[in-house]
Amino acid sequence: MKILKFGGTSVGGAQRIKGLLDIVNPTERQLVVLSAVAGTTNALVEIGHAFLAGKTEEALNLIKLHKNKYEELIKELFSTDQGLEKGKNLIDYHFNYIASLGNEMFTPVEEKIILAQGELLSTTLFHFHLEEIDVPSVLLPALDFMKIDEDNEPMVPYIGEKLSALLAEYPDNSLFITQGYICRNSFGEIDNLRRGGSDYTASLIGAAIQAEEVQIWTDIDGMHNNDPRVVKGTQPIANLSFDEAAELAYFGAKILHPQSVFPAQRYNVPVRLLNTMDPQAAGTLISKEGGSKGQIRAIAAKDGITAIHIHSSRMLLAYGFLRKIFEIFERYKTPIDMITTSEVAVSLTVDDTRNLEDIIKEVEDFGSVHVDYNQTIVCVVGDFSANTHGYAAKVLDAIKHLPLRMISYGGSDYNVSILLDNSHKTEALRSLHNRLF
Ligand SMILES: Nc1ncnc2c1ncn2[C@@H]1O[C@H](COP(=O)(O)OP(=O)(O)O)[C@@H](O)[C@H]1O
Ligand SMILES: N[C@@H](CC(=O)OP(=O)(O)O)C(=O)O
Repeated sequence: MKILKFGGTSVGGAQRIKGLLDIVNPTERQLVVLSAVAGTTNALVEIGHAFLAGKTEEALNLIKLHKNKYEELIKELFSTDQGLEKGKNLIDYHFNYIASLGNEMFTPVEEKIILAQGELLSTTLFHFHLEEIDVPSVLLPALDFMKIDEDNEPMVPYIGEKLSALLAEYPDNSLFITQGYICRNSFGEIDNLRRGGSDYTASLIGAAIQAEEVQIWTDIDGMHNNDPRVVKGTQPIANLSFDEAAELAYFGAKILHPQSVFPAQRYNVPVRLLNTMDPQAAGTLISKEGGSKGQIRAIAAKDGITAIHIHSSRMLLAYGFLRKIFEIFERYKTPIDMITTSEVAVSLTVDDTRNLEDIIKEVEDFGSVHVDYNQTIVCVVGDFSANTHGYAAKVLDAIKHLPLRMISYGGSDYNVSILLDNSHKTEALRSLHNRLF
């Protein structure tokens, strides 16, 4: 079975939803994972924030505004009165439900229920469209099989068991549809896999049922060798290894959710990045064999980074110092991205700042602490193994005119990471591109 994931832009309007059938083959056993219609999740985030802040009037206005967009969409999507009626009832149901959640009992639990409505809407609209044109399909509720544990880690074997049992109920069907992004947590509540999480859903499903291939259909012809939103003349990369793709996704290549490579890699399921607007384009194939020796492959950047510098003479010739520091971050469930050390100081970076104040208070027991906000990690991915030489020098030479905050080399064979102030990001990406490609 193949897993085909379509992102928000690929279901961004009635014509796009109808156009999915140019790519999806209803006679081949396929599971289609859909994101919410482009712009919907952002709108739901805004509605949730307004409710949380007690701004009910503002939330209800946003709901009305967004419902209007869906009313326009269904007029174009359905051609029969019956289809239109079903579409109308569907959007009435979801938007009334969203509005009904906004009362004084509104908590982050209700907020997550609101966030889930986008994918529930897009998948049901596609299913109704297929029904209208007599193409058989089965809508599988992701909330019946996608589950995360108390550490927010996906429960892959559970997902595999549940989903396989559901699929087995329909031996004669070939086309299945489910929601990306949404899941249940360990309390059984509706939750999600964080923003952009539909890619992660597709890869988790691919891993859980040992799919033949996972296809991520988006609005660009594969992983480019630099961020096309910042740098002109970027090129798609035909093949990547799982490790290379994971570094790029983690360090900011927005085309892929940061965690989405790991399950596919673990269960060795190839992932293809393809373009809905140009289905014939080769795209990028991410696989075990996809790496390339002796080359620099791509550049990516991750914004919103905070650097914490800890200076302590207690570190000098001491053992166990780093463990004590790491334990603080572990207690606050805050992952560390980059780390550099000297004999008396350690610098590390985080992107999750929810517990930063508490973390800093505890770290201050070990030495003096300095924090730099609004930093960016620029990551160059390629063959940086010990038997290549000159690449790291080339990277540093390209950005020698910029002030660098941290450099990380040697942690993996595939990556050199540089931390700099966000104001230098564009120049760093362009300059590296000119020098390296
Ligand atoms: N290295 C890169 N290669 C390709 N696309 C990238 C890269 N870095 C950022 N992007 C951006 O990612 C976008 C696709 O991701 P996303 O918007 O999440 O798609 P979708 O809505 O289909 O999930 C592209 O339009 C492109 O601008
Ligand atoms: N709709 C969710 C999940 C998602 O993956 O969207 P997209 O595939 O459009 O990036 C979001 O906006 O975060």
